[in-house]
Amino acid sequence: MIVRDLETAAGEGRKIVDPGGNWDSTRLLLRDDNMGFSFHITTIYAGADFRMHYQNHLESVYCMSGEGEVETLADGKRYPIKPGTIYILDQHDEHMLRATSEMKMACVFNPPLHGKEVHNADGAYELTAETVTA
Ligand SMILES: CC(=O)NCC[C@H](N)C(=O)O
Repeated sequence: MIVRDLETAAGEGRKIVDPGGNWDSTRLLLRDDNMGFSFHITTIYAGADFRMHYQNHLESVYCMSGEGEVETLADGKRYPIKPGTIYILDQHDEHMLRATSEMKMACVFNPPLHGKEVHNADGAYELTAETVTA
């Protein structure tokens, strides 16, 4: 069994800060744990408004606190986010994420991240990214 806690993990280099200034994410479970998915606790900063497009990953995002919205760009639909909302990017959906207040999210990625990924110009994570320095 593996047991970790958020504060210790963040202090051990698992916390990645978005160079774009929209979020940080502590990656509690990663590819080298061999679970087939990764699990992250992500903070979306208040006022964030940014595009993502995970062409190489599936992601589910559960809101624990804060409020905002997610918009799917293919159809312009906007979905409010509040504590208890989950959005599931089952179509590799290109989307905008907006935070009206700071949001704490629990995120699962398949395939799992290596740990150091940050978004490329397309809003995706590269499959082969090992180390990206901020
Ligand atoms: C909700 C979302 O995708 N935020 C970007 C960060 C991501 N959750 C991550 O942990 O890398």
